[in-house]
Amino acid sequence: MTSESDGEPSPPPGYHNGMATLQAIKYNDGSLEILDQLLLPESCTYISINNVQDAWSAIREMKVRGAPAIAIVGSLSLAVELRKLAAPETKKDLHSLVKEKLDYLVTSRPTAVNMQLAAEACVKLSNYLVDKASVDAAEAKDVLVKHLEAKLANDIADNLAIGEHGARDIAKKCVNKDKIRVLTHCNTGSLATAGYGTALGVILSLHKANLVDQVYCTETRPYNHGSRLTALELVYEKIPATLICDDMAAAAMKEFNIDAVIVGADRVAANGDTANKIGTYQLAVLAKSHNILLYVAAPFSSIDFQIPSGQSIPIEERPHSEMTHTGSIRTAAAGINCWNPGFDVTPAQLITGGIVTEKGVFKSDQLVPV
Ligand SMILES: CSC[C@@H](O)[C@@H](O)C(=O)COP(=O)(O)O
Repeated sequence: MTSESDGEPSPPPGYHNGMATLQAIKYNDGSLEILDQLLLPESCTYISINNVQDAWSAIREMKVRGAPAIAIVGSLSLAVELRKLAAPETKKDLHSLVKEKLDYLVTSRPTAVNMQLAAEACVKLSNYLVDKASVDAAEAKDVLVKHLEAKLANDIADNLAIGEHGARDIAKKCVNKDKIRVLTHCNTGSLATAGYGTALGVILSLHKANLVDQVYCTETRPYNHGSRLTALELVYEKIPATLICDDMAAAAMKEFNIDAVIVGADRVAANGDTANKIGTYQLAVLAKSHNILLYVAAPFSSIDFQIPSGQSIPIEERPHSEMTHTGSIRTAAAGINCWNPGFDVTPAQLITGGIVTEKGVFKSDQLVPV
């Protein structure tokens, strides 16, 4: 197996500016910047997010994407606005404003549940503050800002725990192997989160334990999250990895003795059915028929206990131009109809390895709200 240049792959300029990992979100005292992921891997460009409207647009256009990153950027954009807000007259005014902004952010993309759950938690806190007589409006604002800002550090801590739990479980189940071969889909690394990643975090933890033989990373058509983003992260982290097109997955499973497929999640239903990037379901079917373990790695904040099964998960339909064009160049025949769902649902029974969260690895029938 050779790298593109047959030599040591070198990351594009700008990537090693003292960053521990590729950093999707930069936040400091009310100033928020995101790495524009539409420009990767060619250019490493940060853009400012000055308010909720900026965040909504950046999320909708997929300048920032990945279920956890969407919720963090949405939450932080509200923190940015609240910090700039003059002291609110009343807590009720503050509550109405916060609720209105969060309701709006939830409409940015429908499938990932993390923004919705983050909004519900913040509204609940705001309600509690309205009722608490000893807290005035200015103090309530500060409490909400701190709550929203905590998302960044909490997500990294959760991801480190997900990485540990997942790597341990996989190593245990592959105990007769010196090194492990895994396949992953879409992008679930530091670019999709506050840092470290979920499914890619598990792979990173395996790599740090010197347990990775090879990672097979799918291109993830139509938007190429695998070849543009995951491949970049794998090269950056110096993890031995090979890019495959989506239609090579079955052949790769047969050819390369893959031990586990590890993917992320945009929403896990109460019964364990999991919505993730389109193509995950077909990988799950293939993994089952090749007797390969399938793991879903996601924070608890991706589990939606309010819906019983995957049937109720809303699936986003993306613009057809994502399929018909590569950049500005049309690659599909003009006039053809398109179907471009961004996600599909993998039935719980196909998740044979388990659902890896910061609280441990669960079988689908073991998921309970905590
Ligand atoms: C840790 S990210 C998990 C999922 O959000 C990821 O696998 C995925 O499907 C991303 O979809 P995207 O359309 O890029 O937001």
